[in-house]
Amino acid sequence: MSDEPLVRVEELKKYYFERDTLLDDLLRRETQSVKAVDGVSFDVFPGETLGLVGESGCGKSTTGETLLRLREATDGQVYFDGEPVFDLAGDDLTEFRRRAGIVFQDPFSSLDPRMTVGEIIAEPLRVHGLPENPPQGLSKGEARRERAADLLERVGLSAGQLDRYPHEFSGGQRQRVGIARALALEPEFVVLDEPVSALDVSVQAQVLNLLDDLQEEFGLTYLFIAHDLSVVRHICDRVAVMYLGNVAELGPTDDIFDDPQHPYTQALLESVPRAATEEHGRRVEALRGDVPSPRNPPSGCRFRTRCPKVIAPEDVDIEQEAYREVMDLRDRIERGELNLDALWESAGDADAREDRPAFKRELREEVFTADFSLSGENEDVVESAIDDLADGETELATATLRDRFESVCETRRPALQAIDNPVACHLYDQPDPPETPGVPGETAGDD
Ligand SMILES: Nc1ncnc2c1ncn2[C@@H]1O[C@H](COP(=O)(O)OP(=O)(O)OP(=O)(O)O)[C@@H](O)[C@H]1O
Repeated sequence: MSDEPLVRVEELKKYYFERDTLLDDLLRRETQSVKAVDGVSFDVFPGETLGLVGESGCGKSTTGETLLRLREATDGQVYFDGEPVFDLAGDDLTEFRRRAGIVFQDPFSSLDPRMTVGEIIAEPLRVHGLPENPPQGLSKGEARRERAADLLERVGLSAGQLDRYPHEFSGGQRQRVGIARALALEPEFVVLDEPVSALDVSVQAQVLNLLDDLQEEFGLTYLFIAHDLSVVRHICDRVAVMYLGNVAELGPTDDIFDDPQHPYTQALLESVPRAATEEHGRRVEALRGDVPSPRNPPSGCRFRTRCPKVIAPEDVDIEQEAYREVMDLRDRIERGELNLDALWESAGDADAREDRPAFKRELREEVFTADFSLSGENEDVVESAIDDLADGETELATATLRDRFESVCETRRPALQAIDNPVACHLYDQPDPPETPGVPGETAGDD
């Protein structure tokens, strides 16, 4: 592998700002952006395949499309062969578009049904006015048709199918057409956005083998986007694991699979059916809850609301399960999801609100599991916060809980270290965040 990356992604951000609706205007409601990609950095080296994996909605496609300049970035930069992609214009931009291509996930919607596959494959050549000098005796159009025929054969179809339409092909064949189109301009770098996810399992391996062969033959560099870890294992040299717009961990494929460091990677791998016979078909639900909304992502570490290893303050001795429940209680109060009126009602004292023991019993039953138990100072603080809630003092309750239980995982966003196998997690050494100018004690890593 060369020392210099072909593609360098630096702190890439892409926020989607949805157009405010009339109702938002009337109510003067502020609309929030969707933080689809929120500070992503990685390198792709010449000839390698870097996998980009994560659950649906974590920002993989947006990363791929933004780094190719198919979408406008909100912030950050991408360097292609050393050149800043977002600053390119004119011929330089055209040249970048020739050298960097994409294969989309869905071979059904990504091919224009009104064009023959020959026209589809030749289209990028036509747009770029290529070939500049067609071979003797051929018009540009004829030369493009010849090139399309070559490419069709190269991806395992036959030149005789040039004048057929996409609907005449199977899913796997259409994806081969999509690949031929992406190769028409002889790119060096191709983003493969879930190229086999829409295909039957029996066809997936054939298309993956084709991509592998083409990579070797043409010296291609791939960014391979997938939500399915088992696909990634065989085709990728390195893997970047994404969670809610951030990269959680990045490293050689074998290390990621054999010795995952980030609690999210560990959980993701636990959810994959095991190949070992005794565990075959087992799918462990290692990931609790849903991915939070990228409109309002959790502060600090994006994974903290589902993480089984949240870090308690050093002087607080507490079991992980109990700690999680205390954090969840505070989250619920802060999000306004704890209905105190309903609790008084179930306590049978909706009006006078004097039967505090009944209210507190109802609250504990509502928010804690049967196994929940604390002692000493931890119990005293939780009890005091519950007293605050009985008084209707929600802000005081959260302040009481925060004062004792606040975790580094929620106050500071972890960053990837500048090492070969970096992990963005406070369980591991963190790079020193740069000081924010003018704000003593505040750091750029704070949320
Ligand atoms: N055009 C858009 N406008 C607003 N939000 C969008 C738009 N495109 C994507 N999003 C949102 O951005 C987030 C990231 O989406 P993205 O498609 O990049 O994720 P992904 O990891 O590729 O998921 P999938 O595998 O489902 O495609 C999601 O919450 C998605 O709903």
